[in-house]
Amino acid sequence: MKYINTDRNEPGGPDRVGVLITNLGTPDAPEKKSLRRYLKQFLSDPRVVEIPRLLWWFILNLVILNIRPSRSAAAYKTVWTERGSPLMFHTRDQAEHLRQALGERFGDQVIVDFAMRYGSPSFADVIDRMMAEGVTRLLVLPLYPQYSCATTGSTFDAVAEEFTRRRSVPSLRFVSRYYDHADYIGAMALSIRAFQREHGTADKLVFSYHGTPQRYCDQGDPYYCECIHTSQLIAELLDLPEDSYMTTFQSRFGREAWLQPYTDETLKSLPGKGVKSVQIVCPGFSADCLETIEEIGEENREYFMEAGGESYQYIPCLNSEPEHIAVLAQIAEEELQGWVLKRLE
Ligand SMILES: C=CC1=C(C)c2cc3[nH]c(cc4nc(cc5[nH]c(cc1n2)c(C)c5CCC(=O)O)C(CCC(=O)O)=C4C)c(C)c3C=C
Ligand SMILES: [Fe+2]
Ligand SMILES: [Fe+2]
Repeated sequence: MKYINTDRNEPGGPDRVGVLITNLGTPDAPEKKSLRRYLKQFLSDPRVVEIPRLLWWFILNLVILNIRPSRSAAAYKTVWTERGSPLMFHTRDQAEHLRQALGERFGDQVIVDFAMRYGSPSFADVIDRMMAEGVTRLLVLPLYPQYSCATTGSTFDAVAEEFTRRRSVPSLRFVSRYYDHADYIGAMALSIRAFQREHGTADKLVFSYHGTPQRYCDQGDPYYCECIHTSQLIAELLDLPEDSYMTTFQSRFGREAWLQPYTDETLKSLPGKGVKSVQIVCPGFSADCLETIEEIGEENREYFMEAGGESYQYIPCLNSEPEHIAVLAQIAEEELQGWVLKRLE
């Protein structure tokens, strides 16, 4: 059979709305073998590494997959918990809390699940399950506030690909971005303010976002502009003077130029310019993960302190904080307009 049939399409059967939250994905274990499998799938995605396929095949298989898996496994070991990878358990918690929040608003018309773009739970398995539960209308909410071709674009490709091989295609809605949603900006500002109430302020507040190659931006990816705009919106709400905050880009990979200024170089240079204390926050990450806990929480702390810094504080991501779940529930409710009926109070 050319097309697979996973939906429950008997007459009078359930007719549900599915809300699928997604994130990047993470290795199954902090071990070389799992890292190799994860990195191979992730870095083979042409949306992530946009260079000629044949050339990249050789670089990836002959160089990167022989070096990076053990290095990355060591880094993942430092953040691994009893509940597994932080990105995994935070995303699972977000799905659980969102299920509860949307259940209160819409009852069992709406089902909520989560899937990972790379690794597991895979889009194929979760979409199978949702279709089998009677989903005829599907809202996909990638947990990337800012759109990038490498993340949101790739998520769209993977969802679309799932339905190219299915007989029944649901009505589909897809959230491309929410960086300027008032509730997201409000939750970020509130989280920074709550942190500062407890710990005081610093000479500089640094907004650090995951980088991408500068080339993607030159070719039209809106990601850079959306990151700059996010920082401005949060700063406006917090009433921050222009010289009290800055935006930087982290997690550079490979030799070509990535979005600048780089987080690590900035933190190495700030103490020499008289900035002795920093607070750093990562609004592009909806959950704490390797890139925030290890790279921002540990590695960059060392750079700053070794360069003469005196105080370095990392402000955690929104994770499954109630304010974040309220943001996601609000976005979902807005996107579900016309698909669901709100329960009477
Ligand atoms: C090679 C190119 C990469 C691009 C482009 C890229 C863009 C990008 N990534 C995120 C979010 C995350 N990335 C994470 C890890 C990670 N990213 C890359 C490479 C690129 N990312 C690698 C190789 C890795 C794996 C770790 C390592 O080996 O260094 C994560 C964390 C995952 C986890 O398990 O904790 C996130 C989240 C965004 C938002 C983005 C572009 C906007
Ligand atoms: Fe990344
Ligand atoms: Fe990193």
